[in-house]
Amino acid sequence: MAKKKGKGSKGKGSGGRDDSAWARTDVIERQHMHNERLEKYYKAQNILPDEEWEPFLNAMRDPLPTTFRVAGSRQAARLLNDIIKDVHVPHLGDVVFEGEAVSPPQQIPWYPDGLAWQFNVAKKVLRKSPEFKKFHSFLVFETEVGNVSRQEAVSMLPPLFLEVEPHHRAMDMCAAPGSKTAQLLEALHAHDTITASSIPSGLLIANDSDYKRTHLLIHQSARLPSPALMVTNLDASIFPAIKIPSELTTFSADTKARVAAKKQYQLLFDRILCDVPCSGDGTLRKNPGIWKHWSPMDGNGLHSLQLRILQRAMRMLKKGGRIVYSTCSLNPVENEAVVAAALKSIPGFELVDMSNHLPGLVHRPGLTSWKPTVSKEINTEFATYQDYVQSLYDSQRASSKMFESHWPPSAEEAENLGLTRCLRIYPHLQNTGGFFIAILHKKPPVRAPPAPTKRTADAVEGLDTADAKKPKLDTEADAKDAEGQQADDADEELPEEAAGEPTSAMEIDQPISANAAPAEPKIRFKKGKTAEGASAHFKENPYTFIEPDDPIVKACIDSFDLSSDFPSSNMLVRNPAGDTVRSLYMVNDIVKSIVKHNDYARIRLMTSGTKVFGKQEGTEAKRDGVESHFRVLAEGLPVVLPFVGPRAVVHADFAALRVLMEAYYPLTSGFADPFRSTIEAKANGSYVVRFQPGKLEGATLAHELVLPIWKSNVSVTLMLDKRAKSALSLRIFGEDITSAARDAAARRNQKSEATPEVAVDASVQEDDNVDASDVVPGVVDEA
Ligand SMILES: C[S@@+](CC[C@H](N)C(=O)[O-])C[C@H]1O[C@@H](n2cnc3c(N)ncnc32)[C@H](O)[C@@H]1O
Repeated sequence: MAKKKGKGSKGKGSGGRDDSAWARTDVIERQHMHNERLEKYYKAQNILPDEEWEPFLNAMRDPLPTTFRVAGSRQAARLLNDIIKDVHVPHLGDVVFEGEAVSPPQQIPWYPDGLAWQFNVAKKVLRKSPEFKKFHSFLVFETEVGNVSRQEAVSMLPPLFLEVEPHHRAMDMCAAPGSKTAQLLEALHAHDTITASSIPSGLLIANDSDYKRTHLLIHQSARLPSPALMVTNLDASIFPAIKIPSELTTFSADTKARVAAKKQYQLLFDRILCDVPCSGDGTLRKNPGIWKHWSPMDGNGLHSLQLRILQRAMRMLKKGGRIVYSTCSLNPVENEAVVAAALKSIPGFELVDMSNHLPGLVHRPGLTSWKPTVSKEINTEFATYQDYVQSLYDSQRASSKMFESHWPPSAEEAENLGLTRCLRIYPHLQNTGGFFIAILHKKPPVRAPPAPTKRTADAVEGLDTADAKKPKLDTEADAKDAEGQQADDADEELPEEAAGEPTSAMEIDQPISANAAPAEPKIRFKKGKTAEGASAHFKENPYTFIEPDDPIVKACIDSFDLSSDFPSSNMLVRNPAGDTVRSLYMVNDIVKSIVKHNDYARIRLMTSGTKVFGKQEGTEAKRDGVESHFRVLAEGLPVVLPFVGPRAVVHADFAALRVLMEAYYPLTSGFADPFRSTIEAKANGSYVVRFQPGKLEGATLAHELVLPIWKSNVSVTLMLDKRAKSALSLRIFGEDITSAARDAAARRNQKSEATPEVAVDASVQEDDNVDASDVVPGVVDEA
């Protein structure tokens, strides 16, 4: 059997830097890329026609091409993509490495706007070819600052099928390390401009049960700061009901008047991504170690958890909402079997046919039949679960880890469920990893004839109370009774007498009555562990809202000349009582409401919103004697920029930017006018500089750039970290002109053994613990 997944463990298809047995412990030779069981098992599943079997296996043995995506807000991503297309790619067209022509990067045909790229070259080519060196550095730094996401092509797919919009309440149930979370955030921020972030009305909760991996997630999502983001650390299969007050529900005015007043509702989601832990055999090309260790029992063992996660997502989805269920496994037991069991256990859902959603994507339909193996030796002789159970001794039955849901439904059921609407991606089809996607839709409420009796608040409450008491079908054992439960589940729909109302309460967030528990999943804790214990062990600091008239908020409003529409009541701090406030976070209304109405330890809230102001520490601030020691942070600037008033803004030209990039603390006297006289006339402190587009010594600033600075007595500092400065320099000047790069070069020169080729990698590793084998080192690996 597969290793048991305890708290803090991760699925094998968890992506990221993985120290489990699946980790790339070595790079195995092609002739050793065989696994009899794997071949026998997948042959038995009939996943492909005979003539495709060899091409499929061969593709599984080939190294995976390097792929990346240009990330960030749409406008900014398109501009950066143009630099790749128009500046870099033309130089990579004629590269010859060790006597062979190397293909330049190519756009992935199905990715919208051509924002995803693929290299069909080995890693060493990218690292060692001098022609690629400049492009390599460009990618390294853009990856560092989050403008480029190194991500496996197939891993980019689920968010494209989820189609998140800025007003959606979305959830990423198994989110770490966060490459898909980043895509979801980008979709939520579709209205951002190059310089300013929007404040979406929607929400993204990114969750992962692995505490350590939630930090990767936080790091990854910090690159697209969002007041709409929350990161939680919970087992997705028992994700608790989140309470929100009535004013945040979106039902008709009529319903609100009668039902909603002063009640709390369970937040339901418009979009949920279930990118569940899986056996990960679709990543064989990236993780060739899997050839040695693959066992079908891993998929068998993960099936129940996968099913429970999907079922929990279904319970938290709004009517009309959408779930994308995905794995990087080819195993039907982890894919179609999970989807079929979930659809059978919870009525009101259907599989959506999105087979033509991404023109250019080659895929195959989902399977309608498969043969589970009951042992790792690939024993697929039992056509049904009943056959299997009958083969067991009584004493074996209770301990069996195989369930009815491992087996396929009847042909008729498979047809009714529409299993062929699932999408299977095989490595040989488009030179990718293997992947599985299913898109589930929760049907909108059925409109019944107008109600003869008037619906009352109590009627709705009673409905929900009943629902809260209902047994949930969240375990594989319960799934066995799925059909029998369908009638009960149906009362999640509007009651007859209430139907006929336009878009009413039950298709939105579910009311939580005062004396009924919210619709929590049944939580089975390990022996000796309790719910209270689980949250008691949560050691993160709480978030506290800071009053709009708090002196710190008032000082920030004054320093940055913030407009009256600045959401000053949406500012949070996360300091234990009495501690000095170091950072101010900003959240949108829905996040604020969730933080206010839910115990942070119960929802194991790791982070929320975006850090916008930070205390300027050290002698710098003290010596300068400024009134407010808070500065606007680079990561939060796009969020506060729309509110920043003219007093806090300085205009500068392209030449001033060059000076600020070249020196750590350039003297104010070294700048040309008018920037020099403007900045010299300013009090010491934090300002926002708007650099106008222009040309300078062959470099072009194509669009306005807005950056934070700190003005001291005689100097000015660009408040960007050195990685961000280097990325900016490479993007704009085509070379790294920063003081940090010059210092690093000087250090390298002192170390005679250091070669220019490895220097770029070495500098990346210095800060971020990047795997030296990465072609495009990033802070986190892709999923
Ligand atoms: C396939 S990975 C997710 C990759 C991620 N969606 C991305 O694109 O970066 C599966 C994740 O599920 C997490 N996980 C495993 N069991 C879980 C559970 N019961 N609840 C929530 N997350 C879980 C693992 O820690 C792992 O990070």
